[in-house]
Amino acid sequence: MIAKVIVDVPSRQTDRPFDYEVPSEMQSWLEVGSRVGVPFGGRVLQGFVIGIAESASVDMSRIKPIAELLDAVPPLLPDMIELSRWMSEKYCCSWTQALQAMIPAALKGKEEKKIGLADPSDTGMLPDELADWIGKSDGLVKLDALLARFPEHVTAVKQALGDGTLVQQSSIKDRLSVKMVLTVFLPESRLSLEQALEHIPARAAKQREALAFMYEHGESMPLQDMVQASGASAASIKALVEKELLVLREVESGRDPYADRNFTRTKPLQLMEGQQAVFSRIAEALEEGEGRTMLLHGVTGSGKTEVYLQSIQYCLEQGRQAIVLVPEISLTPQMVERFKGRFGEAVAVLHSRLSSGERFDEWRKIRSKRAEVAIGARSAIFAPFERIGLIIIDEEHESSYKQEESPKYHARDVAVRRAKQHGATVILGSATPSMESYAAAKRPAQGGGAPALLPMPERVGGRPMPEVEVVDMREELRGGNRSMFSRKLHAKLQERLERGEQSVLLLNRRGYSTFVMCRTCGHTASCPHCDISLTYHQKTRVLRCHYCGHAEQAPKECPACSSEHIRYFGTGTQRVEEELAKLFPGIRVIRMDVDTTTEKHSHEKLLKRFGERQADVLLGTQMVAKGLDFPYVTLVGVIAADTSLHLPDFRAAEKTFQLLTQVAGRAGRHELEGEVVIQTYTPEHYAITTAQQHDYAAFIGEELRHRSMMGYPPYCRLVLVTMSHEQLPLLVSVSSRFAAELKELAEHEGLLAPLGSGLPRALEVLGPVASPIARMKDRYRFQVVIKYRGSIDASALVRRALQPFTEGPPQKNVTFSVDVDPQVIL
Ligand SMILES: Nc1ncnc2c1ncn2[C@@H]1O[C@H](COP(=O)(O)OP(=O)(O)OP(=O)(O)O)[C@@H](O)[C@H]1O
Ligand SMILES: [Zn+2]
Ligand SMILES: [Zn+2]
Repeated sequence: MIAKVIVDVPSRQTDRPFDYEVPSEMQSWLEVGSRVGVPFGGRVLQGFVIGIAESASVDMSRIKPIAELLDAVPPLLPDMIELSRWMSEKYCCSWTQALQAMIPAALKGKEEKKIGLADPSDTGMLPDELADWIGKSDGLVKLDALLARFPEHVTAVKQALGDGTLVQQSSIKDRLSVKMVLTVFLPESRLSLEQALEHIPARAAKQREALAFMYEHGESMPLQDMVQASGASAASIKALVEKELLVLREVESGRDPYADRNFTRTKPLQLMEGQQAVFSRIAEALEEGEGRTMLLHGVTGSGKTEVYLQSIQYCLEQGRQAIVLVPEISLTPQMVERFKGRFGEAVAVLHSRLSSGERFDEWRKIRSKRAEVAIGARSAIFAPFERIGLIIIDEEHESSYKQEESPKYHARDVAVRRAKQHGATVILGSATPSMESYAAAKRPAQGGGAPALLPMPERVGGRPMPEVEVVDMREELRGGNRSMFSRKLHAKLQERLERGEQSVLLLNRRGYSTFVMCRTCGHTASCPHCDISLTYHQKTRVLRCHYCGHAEQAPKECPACSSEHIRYFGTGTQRVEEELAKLFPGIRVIRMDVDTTTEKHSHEKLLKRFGERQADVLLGTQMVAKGLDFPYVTLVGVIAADTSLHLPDFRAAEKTFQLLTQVAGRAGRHELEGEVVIQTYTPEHYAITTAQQHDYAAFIGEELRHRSMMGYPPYCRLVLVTMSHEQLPLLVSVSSRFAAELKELAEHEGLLAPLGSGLPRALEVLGPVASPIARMKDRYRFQVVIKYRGSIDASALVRRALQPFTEGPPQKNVTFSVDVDPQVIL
């Protein structure tokens, strides 16, 4: 039996399966999806079995056996192997990278060298105590551990390694192992308690008690718990185990991060009319099981979550499993509570604020079929379920669904693909759908492939959308108000304080500067290794580079002109907090931004405090805009709506509209009515006027016009290839050759044509030009952008164009990075 193995080497030349022999003792265990350790270039590396064959494709005599099988249950399923193949092609990444993205970090094994006796019966000249110790450690020990324990035997060890008595072996060690707990069981074929007691002498009262306790408390219990609860001694339990009246075994323990929390169970709510209509269509799709994608466009507060919950219920009743993706940031306790409250233990939660051990345990709950619903951020799309019926992507417009490092996948596209494999239904939900999803949903269905549009235009219970006022900050300035609060926002905040209601204040941080500038000469502090300004961290008074981590003390005088008029622009939220304290003495503010949410669970704690009304104002960045549902919030204020409008990003207007709509949606979700104040310097911009009117359709119409004029998605698709190298001349020549190669290939296939040419298929190659961030970590950066329309496999084209640069003689280490459907082209 031969296994085809993708070995964990990140180089393009080795990105193909290699054949290995499967030793007979592994044959009944090894499956497609198994993780193995294999000899490769003199080392043992981790690999994944992607296929099994009867015979090899190369000369049998050159084939080596698999060194070890790393898990009893394969971490991946065959459909995921296929999915990883698709990912590597679509996103132009290596197959290994795609596979690695699918398993929890805890399973990313590292090579570990150990030594042991070549022949256990021959200890050669080794001192006995040393040989004994090796024997006790399962025959294999780490060299440094051995030397630490027997420093006096260094020479003997060296000699034994030299004459072959001791040999070195490699194996793969997981970053983290399963936690094992000694557990007491009742034996499988068991006597009745009376019969069992007959085997215990009357004077052994402790043993009798312990046994009776176990019979009373069921099948099994961790040893430690049992000792504590029954008062039995370890000795009496041991005696019972020796009599085979009890069994002691190590079992995996789950570190349930939610173990100490009680979730109140909830029942399905009576659906509102709008919810019911949408739910029926989802149920229909679930019945069909044809892998359809649907776009649920429901305004903020329309009750999307309840529709998700009941759809999941329906899916579980069909005997299938469900995956729910939410943006990391909105994976709050509130959100988790809603799912745990409905489905209890069947829910596994995967997010990055869990320790990697906790994540691993949640993942194993899924793999071992103890969980049927997985809720998590982006990577939860790889939850190892066998029969997926439903995939829900909440806030589908969020850019965090795109992974920014390789593999640069978009969870939405992976979801659609995975759903096809399983015949599962995909629901994309949002109050502000992305342009891509909306355009796709409106397109006439082609073979059922395009998503259907499910609208929920009204709030639950017919509650009104909050009234939105736009304040022109230029007018404020003209009126002599230099504060960052307009008179209107000031007055409304005051009102809330008097009435004991709560407010949410958003500072749009995108485009908000945290840098250092000299007011005399205009010098700004920038990174010596990257073409980018350094960011100022007020707490530590340090200037730091986001890209390479370079850090320096903030200067007291200008390094360029020695002036002392240096100005620090701290994080915007700190300044707003200070101003609030000045304007409203005694105001209780909770600030939520990158600085206050670094610690584990800090995000949740802050929200909990706000929910308990321990503060008047929740002030923060993007983090406060999403998913929150607090009944006493009656005012939402946006400090400066347009900081994000003028970024060199073709999605700037879309992102601004989404943010304003989302944050406005936090107000007046319950009995109390809500109001919103948006402060801006460009009140006439359509992203702001349409957000004010809660008019998604109007925004989309205007934005689509702009995109079509400028030739941006959804009118075309993009691939961004960034190249980098220390030497500029070399980079210029390699990037030009790459662009030429691309054009030639496209020309050859008759695809090269201007997008505006009206042809059904057209592709343009733009560049090479210097990237907007022209240097990073001392490497120059150039980019090529491919724009195309129509059914073109642009990824395949890029892969082919890359070949001469990655397979021939190495191009002096020019690094290529491919981003398919990039979120930004910076
Ligand atoms: N059928 C129903 N009957 C009564 N209350 C409901 C019903 N459906 C939802 N709700 C309540 O309405 C409120 C808003 O619902 P939900 O949070 O699901 O909205 P949403 O569409 O997800 O909004 P957002 O996009 O702003 O997060 C919640 O407090 C929820 O409990
Ligand atoms: Zn200066
Ligand atoms: Zn830098």
